[in-house]
Amino acid sequence: MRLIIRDDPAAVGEYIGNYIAKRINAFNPTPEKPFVLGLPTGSSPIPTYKHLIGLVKAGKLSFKNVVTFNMDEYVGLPEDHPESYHTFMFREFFSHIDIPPSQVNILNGNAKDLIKECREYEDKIKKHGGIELFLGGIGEDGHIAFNEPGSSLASRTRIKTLAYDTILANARFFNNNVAAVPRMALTVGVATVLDSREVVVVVTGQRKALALSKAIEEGVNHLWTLSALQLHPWALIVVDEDATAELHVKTVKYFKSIERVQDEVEATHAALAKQGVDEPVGSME
Ligand SMILES: N[C@@H]1[C@@H](O)[C@H](O)[C@@H](COP(=O)(O)O)O[C@@H]1O
Repeated sequence: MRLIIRDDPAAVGEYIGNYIAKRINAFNPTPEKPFVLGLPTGSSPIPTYKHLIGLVKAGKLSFKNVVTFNMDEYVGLPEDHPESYHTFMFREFFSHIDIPPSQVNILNGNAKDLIKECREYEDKIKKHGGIELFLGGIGEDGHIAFNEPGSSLASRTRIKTLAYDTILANARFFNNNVAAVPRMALTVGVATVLDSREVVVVVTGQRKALALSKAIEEGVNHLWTLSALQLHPWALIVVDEDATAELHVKTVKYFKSIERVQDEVEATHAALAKQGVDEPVGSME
C-alpha cells in the first residue's frame, strides 16, 4: 500500500485526477477494449472530478472509451432526487465530460428485485473483464463504499443497512434531517473492490483521521473495512494533511520517503521507455 500526502483537498484532487488520466491514457482504450473505472460519491472526490473535467475540457483526456461502475446507491430514493447518487454523479461529473451515458453504470436502488439487481451488477463487471481502477472514498467509520463496520471482507454487491453513524454523517445532505436519510443502500462489496486491478482511495479532513490510522496502522479488521486494502497488491490512499492527524510521525515520514523513491523509479521507467527499452516491472509497496 502507498500513502500520498498533499496539503489540502484541492491538491489531493489534482494528484488523483492526474493519476487517473495517466492510467486511462496509458491504457489507450478503444470501443472494443474500454477502460473500466469504479467511482464513488461524497464530497471528498469532488476536487478529483473537477480536475478530471478540466483535463477533458483541455483536450488531454477523453472518457469516450471508458465504462464506469459506481460504488453504491441509496435504496428507495427516487433516481431524480437531488441527493440520489445518480443525480450526484451527473451533476458533479458525467454531464461535464464526454462519456456516453450508456457507458455509465449505477446500481438501481428502486429495482423491484434488489437481490437480482446486485447479482446482475457483479455479472456486468465480470463481463467487462473486471475493474481496472476503483476510486473510492471512506466514511468516518472507515467504511469503503457502504461496507459498514462488521461487513464481511469477502462481501459482494448486496443490500446493506446503514450504520447510525453514517446516517448522522449523511444528514448534512438532507437539510440535517436525520429522518430523511435512507436507511438502506445497495453497495459493491469489499471483495468487489479488492478484485479490481488497482484501488485508489481519497481521504480528506480531520473527521476521517481516526479511520485512516485504524486502516493503515492496525491490522485487517472488519470494523474498519478500508483496512482490507492491506490485502491488495496495488492500493494507493491519497490524503490531505488534516487526515493524517492520528497517524504516528514515523508512519508519515515512512510514506513520504517511499513517495520520493517511487518518483525516482517512475522517472527511470519513463526515461527507459523513451529510449525504447522495455519497462521493468514497477515497484509498488
Ligand atoms: N457511500 C458513501 C461513501 O462511498 C463515501 O465514501 C462517503 C464519504 O462521504 P464524504 O466524502 O462526503 O465524506 O459517503 C457515503 O457514505
